[in-house]
Order: sequence, then C-alpha cells, then structure tokens
Amino acid sequence: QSLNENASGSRTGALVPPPILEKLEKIDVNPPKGTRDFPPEEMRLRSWIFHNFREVSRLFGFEEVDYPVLESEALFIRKAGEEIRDQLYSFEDRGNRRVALRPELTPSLARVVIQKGKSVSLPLKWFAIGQCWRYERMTRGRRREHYQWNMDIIGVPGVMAEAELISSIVTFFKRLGITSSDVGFKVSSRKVLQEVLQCYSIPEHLFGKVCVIIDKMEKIPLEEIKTELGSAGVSEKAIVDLLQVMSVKSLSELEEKLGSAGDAIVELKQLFSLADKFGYSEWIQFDASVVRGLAYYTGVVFEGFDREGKLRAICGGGRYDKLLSTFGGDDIPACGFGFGDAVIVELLKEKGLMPELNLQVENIVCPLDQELQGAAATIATILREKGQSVDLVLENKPLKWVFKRAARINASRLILVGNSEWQKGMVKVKVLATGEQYEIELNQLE
Ligand SMILES: Nc1ccc(Br)nc1
Repeated sequence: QSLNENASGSRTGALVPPPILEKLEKIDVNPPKGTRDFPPEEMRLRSWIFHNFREVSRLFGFEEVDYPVLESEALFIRKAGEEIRDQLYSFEDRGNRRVALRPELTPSLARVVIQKGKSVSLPLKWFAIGQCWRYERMTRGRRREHYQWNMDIIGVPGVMAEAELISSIVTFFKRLGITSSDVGFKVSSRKVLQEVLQCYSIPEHLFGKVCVIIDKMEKIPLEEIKTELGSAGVSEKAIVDLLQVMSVKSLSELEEKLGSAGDAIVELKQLFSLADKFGYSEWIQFDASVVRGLAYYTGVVFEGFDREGKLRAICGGGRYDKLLSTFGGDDIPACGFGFGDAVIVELLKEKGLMPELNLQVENIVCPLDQELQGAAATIATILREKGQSVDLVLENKPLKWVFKRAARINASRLILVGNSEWQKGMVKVKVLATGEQYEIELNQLE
C-alpha cells in the first residue's frame, strides 16, 4: 500500500499514514532448541578453531569443499540401525521431496566424487567445515547442531592414507597446545571383525549392522548386545568369538588369535610403523574395542579420546572403501575423519588452554564536531585503503564516550579530527597504550 493509497487501495491524494504494524507478542529471543547463537565472543573462539582447522588442512595440501546443508534424505537412509539414522532431521519439502539436514558430511562427499566421475584425478584430498544436524528428543538436552571438520583422502587403498589423516589431527592438537599426555587415539580395524565373521559365513550386507551393534558395547548391557546380534542373524558361537576378539589387549595377542597373514594385522602393523616415522607413536594405541558407530567403515577405524576419560570422543574416522559403490559409483577406496567443534572446547577448558581473543581495531576516528563528519569519513577511507582497521565514530559523542569506546574495542590509536588542525590538513593522534599524542599531516598517516 503506497503512501497516497487508502486501505482499499484507491488513491485519495491525501497522505495516508502507513499502517501501524500490529503489536507482536514479545518473540522468543533464544535460538531454536539445541542450536547456538554465535555473538562476537563465541564467534571469535569458533573462528579461531576454524582457522586452525584450515591451517592444518593447508599444511597437508588439502582443498576446501562444501555441500548443501540440505540433502536428499536418501543419502542417509542406511538400514544398519545407526543412531545417526534414528535422529535424522528430515522432512518433506513443498515439492513433496524427502529431504534432510545433513547429519554428517561423508555421504555428500561421496555424492560429489561420483558426480565428478573421471573429471577429477585421484587421489583427492578434500576438507570441509560444515554444520551438521540431528533431531534428538530434547529429553537428553543435547545439542542438535555442531560444526564438523572433515578431512578425506579418496583413491588411496593403503594405510598411508590413514596414517596421514591421524598425523593431521596430531598437528591440530599440537597447534592448540594439547599434548599426547592429554589425548590419544584408539586405533583398530573392522577387518578384525571381518576375519572373525568370515568363518561364520555372515552375509556381507549384515557386516555394517553387526559393527553398529558392537559399537554400543560400552553403552548398553552385554546381554542386549548379544540379543541384538542374535536377531541380526549372528550365531551364538560367532557372538562368543566376536566378543572375545573385542577384548584382545594388544596387537601381538591379536596376531596370536588371527595369525600374521590377515589384512587386519598386516595393515595395523604398517600403520603403527608409519606412526613412528610420522613421529606420533606416543599418541596412538591399539584398542580392539574401537569399531565406531557408522555402518560404512570397512577397515582401519580410530578415535581421539581424552586420557582423563571425562569427555566423549573428540574426533573419529576410518576407511570406507565401499561407500561410493553403495551409491552406484565405482569401487573407489576412501578414508576420512570428522572432528566436532564442541568437545574440543570442553577439552581446552579442562586443560586451561582457552585462547585470549579480543576485538582488535587499529584506529578509532572521531570528528570533534558535526561539521567534521565528512573529514572523518575521508580519513577513515584513507586508512582503510592502507589496510588499517578503523572504527569510525558515527554520531556526535562526548570525548568521554569516545575514550570509553576506544578502550572497549582495544583501539591502538585515537585519531581526533579538530577544526584548527583540519584547516592545516592535520589531525591529532593519541597512542592509547602510551598516552603519547601528536599532530600529523593527513598524507603522513599510516
Ligand atoms: N551427527 C551429529 C549431528 C549433530 C550433532 Br550435535 N551431533 C552429531
């Protein structure tokens, strides 16, 4: 409705006041349940963490990628009883399509690699930092979103790829001041389970489901694990053998059980030897109980844990050689990990490693009276074009207010634009850390 139209839309010539917006009930100013706002202080911490994710990815020669937060639901529908499936944030869109907020990034990566087909040369080393979602009954009051750093190597069948990925996470931890006394990696291989199960001719399509059940070992009672394995079609004898191999305490004990020729042992030995060459042996340990909860892992699996045992897994990953072919793509070997943005913050707090991150502005520019606002804008632009950050005072404010703001934004310099100086093409500069002040010609400012 334009100004000179009345409510019925006819033009009257007289100015009709705009309709007063109906008084809204006070909206809920909190973000939706399970989600977070990132106001400046929280955003500085998040940006600092992401900067370190990106720096490590750069050091390892990885390329950044991203995908839509919204994906076809079909990408995540796996019949392996995974928690990630039970908590899928899915809905039907206005085009009656089944879609979902991505719970993880790997299926999107697989989709794009297949989409690119022969146009990309292997190996691919891609990383992403993406928000992932789950819809969980708020009974447990857990978050419904988090940001995950993913690093994936596509097209390398050997465990050199897994060794490289673990090295990148060690590099990240070290950058944050976290040491191998604070965290470690539990490392195993699903080929351990595979070698046990192959003696019982368990159909291959059940393998993922069996792993998902075994991943719940420390979370639900053993009897329930056995019941679930039984109903998944695993025989009593196989269950006994499975649980036995899960409790093996060392690689040598595993070797006694499985022999030295199987892939599981050969690959794990290679991995531990490479860890020594990368220089992170003290960070990793064999732990047969690690299987991870995603159905598509097929080989080496690992997870980062805090040695005090106070926190949930910090990160996790592994090899998923069959994922692309389950999506109809070629059989391309792949491995990767996910690293969430929440547990790491709890760890930094635990270890007293939270960074001091304050807003830093180099200059605050203030006109000493209204007529000099234009001059102040000119000065701000000159400084900004020199790459200097400027907080420009935008309204007529008393000096007391300006000094207070300068302190709050941690400005290094206060640039005062006064009439008498400006007449001479000068400005007054005050170095806030030392109190030193001087007049300077505008073109001398840098
Ligand atoms: N997959 C997933 C997504 C979101 C959160 Br919070 N945790 C796990």
